[in-house]
Amino acid sequence: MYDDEDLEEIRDAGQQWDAETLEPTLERRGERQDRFATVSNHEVDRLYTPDDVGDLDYLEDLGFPGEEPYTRGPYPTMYRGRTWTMRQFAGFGTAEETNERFHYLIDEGQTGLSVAFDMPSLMGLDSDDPMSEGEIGKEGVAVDTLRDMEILFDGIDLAEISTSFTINPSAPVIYAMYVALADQRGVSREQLRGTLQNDMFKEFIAQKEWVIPPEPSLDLVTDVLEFSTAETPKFHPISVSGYHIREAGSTAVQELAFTLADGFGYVEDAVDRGLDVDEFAPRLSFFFNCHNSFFEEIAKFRAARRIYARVMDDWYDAEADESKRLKFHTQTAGQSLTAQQPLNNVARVTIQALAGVLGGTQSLHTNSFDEALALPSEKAVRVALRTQQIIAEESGAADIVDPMGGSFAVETLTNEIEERTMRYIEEIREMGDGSVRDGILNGIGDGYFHREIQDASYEYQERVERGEEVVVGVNKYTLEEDTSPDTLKIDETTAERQLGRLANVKAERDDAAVAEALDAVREASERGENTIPSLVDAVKAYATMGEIMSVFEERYGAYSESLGLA
Ligand SMILES: C[C@H](C(=O)O)C(=O)SCCNC(=O)CCNC(=O)[C@H](O)C(C)(C)COP(=O)(O)OP(=O)(O)OC[C@H]1O[C@@H](n2cnc3c(N)ncnc32)[C@H](O)[C@@H]1OP(=O)(O)O
Repeated sequence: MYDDEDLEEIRDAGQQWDAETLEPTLERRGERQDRFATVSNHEVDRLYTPDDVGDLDYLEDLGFPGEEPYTRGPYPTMYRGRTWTMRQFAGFGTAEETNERFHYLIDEGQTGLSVAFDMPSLMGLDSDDPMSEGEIGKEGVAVDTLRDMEILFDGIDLAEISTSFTINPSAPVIYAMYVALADQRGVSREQLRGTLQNDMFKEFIAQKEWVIPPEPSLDLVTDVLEFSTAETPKFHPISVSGYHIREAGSTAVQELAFTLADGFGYVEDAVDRGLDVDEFAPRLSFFFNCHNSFFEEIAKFRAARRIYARVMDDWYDAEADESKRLKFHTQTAGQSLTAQQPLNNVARVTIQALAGVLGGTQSLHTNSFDEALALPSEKAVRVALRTQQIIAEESGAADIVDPMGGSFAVETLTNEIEERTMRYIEEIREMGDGSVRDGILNGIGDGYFHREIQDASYEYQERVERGEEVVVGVNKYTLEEDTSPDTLKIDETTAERQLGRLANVKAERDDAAVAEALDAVREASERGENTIPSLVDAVKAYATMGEIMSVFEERYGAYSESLGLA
């Protein structure tokens, strides 16, 4: 961005500043620390100047927003056109309670919905499964059959609001229920807007929720992708997620590298199935964490868009602009919340959310201050939503597109993150002999991802214990007094009510139709056909989540992790 002569002049002036201004200051008063680093332990310099970004080519590396390589944002007007979607992740108890919370959030100004499911639903189990005992409706809403979805979305216009479903091994069943619900309500499938997490690579890498082994799990992911591209073109069939990789203790670069690699793995799998990259890629979506290191996080989001545009173009021959335009959801870092002095979390969340916005997120969840203690109370979730509204409507952060663009520091960090991320992605590709998908499958099999993340996490914990990472209220500025807020209590009758509803559905439905529908799922799977049409029929017959998932488990067996130790 500067010519050689300008850079030479700046470099000379910099050396002079070093000798005449900086050195005497350092002699009089040193700095607070010998070394300054981000929360990912990436060392940062004291000062960045044009010399650090001397190689940056404005048009090639940054460009204009809404144009390749999208470093400055996916849309030309960004939040001046439309602010990001405010999408609080919510779910607890039965469908009634969660539906009530959804209406509350919409009334308070939330602009998208996001469903949190309970552990049995996430694992494809019914509430009446013995393994579900004690877990029904505890960490999210319980969904056993289409009946629960009917109640969950009562009074909500499916054509109007977009909904995100955070669910993975059993994602195809929930997706089938959503499609069935739209059919039932006469909402055209083309109008359905939303996102299914459906990211099994990330499960095997970090979150560790699975039912069947990686390869058939991947087949189901791609079944949803294929069906959704044809039938629900406004829906995002996969939310390729780095959030949980980061929560498991990865660095920012690992989060970005493993997530983007996962995305490329899905692209390769779909292309292998014969799908056209420009048909399905526009609806791929991403999901990142936003941690405490403000500038590193902004740089991470900008680097994500640039890498994605370049790789989709170079490796996968994507041609449509939308296939190269990375869009993402952000959630503030749950792992950074503290149970001690929980109101301090409001400040952390504000900083993280602001970084997400300055990084150009499309959708945002701000954590509630009480989330280190319990599911969010109504009061805490309102503060979290108000935090987004204050950023959007009071701070001015939404009024300038990519306001951090051109910052010497942020551009340097963006370059560094891009370079280090690409090194990882290339390594994964080599692990698969040129295939990112195979590299991921091999890496899952031999525990590569687990080791990489564990090492980073261990190192971080050591830094916290040595006091090199300050956690306010935990290893500095601690208090003896009890600062616990009132937290949400889950109604003790939840399990009973959910079990009652499931028993009623089972008593009322046509058992022969259910058996026939489950056979059709089995046959579609055995014939290697896309399983989603049969899943939609099965959920319409009120087959349960557990009954459907058992078909796949019987066919493929349950997976257990070896971490390469076998
Ligand atoms: C931790 C927790 C757990 O596991 O426990 C979790 O995982 S929670 C995980 C929770 N996950 C999530 O909540 C995932 C959320 N994901 C999403 O919402 C999506 O996948 C997303 C990231 C692509 C965002 O989609 P969105 O619909 O909210 O937002 P979009 O940016 O696509 O905007 C909606 C429409 O407005 C248009 N639009 C937006 N802004 C502009 C603008 N400035 N100019 C022109 N058009 C614009 C878009 O093109 C789009 O239209 P059109 O659609 O027509 O193109």
